Amino acid sequence: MPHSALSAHPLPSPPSALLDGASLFLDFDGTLAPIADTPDGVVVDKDLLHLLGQLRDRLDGRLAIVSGRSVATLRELGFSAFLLAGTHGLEFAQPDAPVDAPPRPAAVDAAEAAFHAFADDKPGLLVERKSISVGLHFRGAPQWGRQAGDLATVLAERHGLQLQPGKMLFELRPGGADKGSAVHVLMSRTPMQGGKPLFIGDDVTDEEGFAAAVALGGHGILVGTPRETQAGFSLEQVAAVRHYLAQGVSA
Ligand SMILES: O=P(O)(O)OC[C@H]1O[C@H](O[C@H]2O[C@H](CO)[C@@H](O)[C@H](O)[C@H]2O)[C@H](O)[C@@H](O)[C@@H]1O
Repeated sequence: MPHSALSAHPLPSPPSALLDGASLFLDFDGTLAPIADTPDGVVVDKDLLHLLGQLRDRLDGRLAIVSGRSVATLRELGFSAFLLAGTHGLEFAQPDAPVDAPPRPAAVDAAEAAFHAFADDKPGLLVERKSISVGLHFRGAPQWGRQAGDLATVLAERHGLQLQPGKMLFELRPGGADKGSAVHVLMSRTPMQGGKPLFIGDDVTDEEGFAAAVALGGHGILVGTPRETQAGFSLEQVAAVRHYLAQGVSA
């Protein structure tokens, strides 16, 4: 069975047996929902929530959403009843419980102001204000991508923030955590403790999650086209993820 080798080659499909006894970590954008033109363009349908609820119950609660989105946004999207790790591992929340998160640093507000100064006269660019971070999206104006990256790099250095690249996106956030540390934290607590970690994600920010799952004896599943990855398995797209997860419910 493939393990932790860094691979850029096509990977095998994951056997449904990986879901048996798993502690399941699920990325959101690009994994559970297809990428949309804007952050607000993503809708979570009832079928997805139903599927995840069934799977969580079957796994005795061992299912967590681990996203770059804030916990507040994940809840607005409909995930209030789930264990959540938001902002790339900086925030945690048990279902319907208060959020455990660091305060929003003034440096993020300064970076946000600089993003606006750059973006506001450039149609298609979008500044996403998040609970403790800020994103500059260039999906609607890819011609500005390089300059957006240069600006984000300068601001990260100037304000002591972590630059988090994403899909047509540069985010600035406090450092000190990532999706890998989130996996380690959650695996040391109920309800995730005791299962075999399985991390499913599509983005570069999910690589730390794959690596942590593998380090703890589990597996990673990359969603999308092959790239250099810590994952040992892949699924083609969101629909394939849902089909795979449904096998875990009906098994
Ligand atoms: O860790 P994730 O759950 O994958 O979240 C990563 C970022 O996802 C969102 O941005 C991405 O999805 C948008 C909607 O499909 C898309 O328009 C954008 O181009 C993508 O980068 C979200 O807006 C960010 O806050 C998340 O950090």
